[in-house]
Amino acid sequence: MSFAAITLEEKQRALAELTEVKQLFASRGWFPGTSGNLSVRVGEFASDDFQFAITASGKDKSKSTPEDFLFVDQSGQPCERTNLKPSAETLIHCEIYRMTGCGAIFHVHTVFNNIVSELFWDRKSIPVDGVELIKAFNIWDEDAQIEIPIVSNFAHIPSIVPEVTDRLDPRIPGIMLRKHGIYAWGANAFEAKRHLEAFEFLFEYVYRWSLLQNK
Ligand SMILES: CSCCC(=O)C(=O)COP(=O)(O)O
Ligand SMILES: [Zn+2]
Repeated sequence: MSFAAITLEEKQRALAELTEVKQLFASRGWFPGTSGNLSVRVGEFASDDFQFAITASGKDKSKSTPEDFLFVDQSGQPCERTNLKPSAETLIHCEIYRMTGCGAIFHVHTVFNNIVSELFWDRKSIPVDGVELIKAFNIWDEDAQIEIPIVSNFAHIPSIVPEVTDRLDPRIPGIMLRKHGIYAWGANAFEAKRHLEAFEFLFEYVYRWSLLQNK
């Protein structure tokens, strides 16, 4: 257990990273209808002062305002008095941090991720076979085959958490919520972004490939 204090600099760096990623993803249309949420951890994973900065709930994520993010503790409670509400999906972030010890988590809703989650719902995972971009997950096997887990979606977010706990695969830095969106994570914001971009590429590839197969 470490008790190194979180510095103001560390918090500012987390907010700057989130601001940059939020703008980039918004420019790609990855936050339709206020959907999506982003977080970056500050403080050591195993320490008592672990916190993360997360997007405030229900905001237009294509806009930048001073009220875009707030800091919450490892149970998802705001660290300071604030009128802002953390993302409605904060508990999913808490669980992914707890399970993986990662440094950043990004969640987006896209048409491709929603379609493939339904296409492969019977299987409960999205298969990807031998595509080069699997290497973005640091999986370097020749012709690697991976399965991206899909879990049930519920309006009541705490009901989603146990299945995330159960299905999270330590080799795969992401989990798909059925007809909802992808959660991708990494050791830091740079890695979480790389993983999210790779997932979105692979979902589009799987979708288009399935159309060609059914011709
Ligand atoms: C309008 S999309 C429904 C909520 C959701 O799935 C999402 O990702 C955004 O919720 P938040 O509370 O983080 O704004
Ligand atoms: Zn969502």
